[in-house]
Amino acid sequence: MTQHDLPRGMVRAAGPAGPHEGYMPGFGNDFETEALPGALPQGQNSPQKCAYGLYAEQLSGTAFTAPRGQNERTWCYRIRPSVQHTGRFAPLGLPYWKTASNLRDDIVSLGQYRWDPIPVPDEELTWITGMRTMTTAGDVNIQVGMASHVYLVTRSMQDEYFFSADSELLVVPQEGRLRFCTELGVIDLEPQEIAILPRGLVYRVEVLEGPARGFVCENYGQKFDLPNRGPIGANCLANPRDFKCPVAAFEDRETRSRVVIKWCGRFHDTWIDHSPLDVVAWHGNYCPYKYDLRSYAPVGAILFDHPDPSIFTVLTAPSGQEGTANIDFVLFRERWLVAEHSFRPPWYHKNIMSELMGNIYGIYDAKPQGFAPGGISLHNCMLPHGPDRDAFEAASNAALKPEKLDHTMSFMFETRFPQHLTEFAAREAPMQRDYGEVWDRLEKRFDGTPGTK
Ligand SMILES: O=C(O)Cc1cc(O)ccc1O
Ligand SMILES: [Fe+2]
Repeated sequence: MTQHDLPRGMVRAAGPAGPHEGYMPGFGNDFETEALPGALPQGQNSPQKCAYGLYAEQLSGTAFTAPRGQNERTWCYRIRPSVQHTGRFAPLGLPYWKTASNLRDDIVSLGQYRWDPIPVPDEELTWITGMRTMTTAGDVNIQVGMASHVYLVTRSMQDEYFFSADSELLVVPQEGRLRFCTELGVIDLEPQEIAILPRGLVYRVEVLEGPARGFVCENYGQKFDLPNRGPIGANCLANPRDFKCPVAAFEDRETRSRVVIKWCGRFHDTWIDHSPLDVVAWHGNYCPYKYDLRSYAPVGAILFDHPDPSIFTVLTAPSGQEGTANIDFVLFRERWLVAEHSFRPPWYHKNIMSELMGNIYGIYDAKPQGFAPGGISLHNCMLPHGPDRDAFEAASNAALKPEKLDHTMSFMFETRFPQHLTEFAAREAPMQRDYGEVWDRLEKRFDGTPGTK
């Protein structure tokens, strides 16, 4: 992404060259960046008068008194303060973007569910109108839980901006390329990468290559963080330096613009006469970022047995109860399988956590059929699941040589809260009505005599 490729009129800070062009490396760092020389005050946050006539404004992502190490805020130096980026709010209906709690008596969220990829309709859909909620969990009003969505985007937002006061968004593209022009800089995103858009951050989404489809996890709770690695030590899994935060970029544009806000599950819009993406310089640790899933270094079984999938956690959003996440974002990417005398795919199980999976590309080993790229499955709290019959047969009889599990990338949004289907997921999305039958053909193998069958 060079200055030349940026939206017209946007000015961007000089950033690091090479692989980090346009981005600064590191997870949770205290960054500083300025798109005009001298725009960032040194030695203090609130000078009596800021350079270039800018306004100083703090964006607090955690309570002022959150413990150090969790405390996140960013100081912005902007052309206008945010109070001028919102006018009068008017309610706005967005029937497909749902928020917890969204309990419906007439939609029974019971059963193991799977959906074919949701086709991108032949109509103009933006990041806002193309969001389709599949499940909701918890309750936005007490800032716990999450929602899972599929986005179907065919058109760029023009003079239109969005922010969510409810949530941070984890974006997992599956098809197409998107550009997020945010208050704090520009992020370009393609399949096999993810982005995090923090709560309260204003942005516009452009289609670089469409149509674009992907998954979103909307986190109502505490922010995503890197998991503790425990005995794994200081390296592997997702390494901090592979996260990238954009350098400052701003536009000084006086055009009639619409700002859409999501607040406690309701949408509102407001009209202003300029672009709100007017932050010329900023410093702090509350910022959007992206991460290339191909840089994830999985650690796994090197002698026998299949470990719990938590070993593949990329990011975790704590719930307040140690080890029991509001959301774990878990990645199943290519890797070597070397376990001896073991059933290598995932085992059969029931889980107190609720598991929503999506396929980014390739084949998932526990479900060689029917879980296509773009597809989704939901194995809810305590609902049993595991390999389908063909996967079980193949893995039970395979010669256990080292084998590369190749051409595969799926993920899981795992939450401690039960996930409830939306009406869209139950009635409009291409649900596989016969999904439960994938386990029907598993034979009874027990005949009362010892020995493996
Ligand atoms: O396919 C699943 O259900 C996800 C999953 C993967 C795994 O390796 C172990 C347990 C598990 O829930
Ligand atoms: Fe599972």
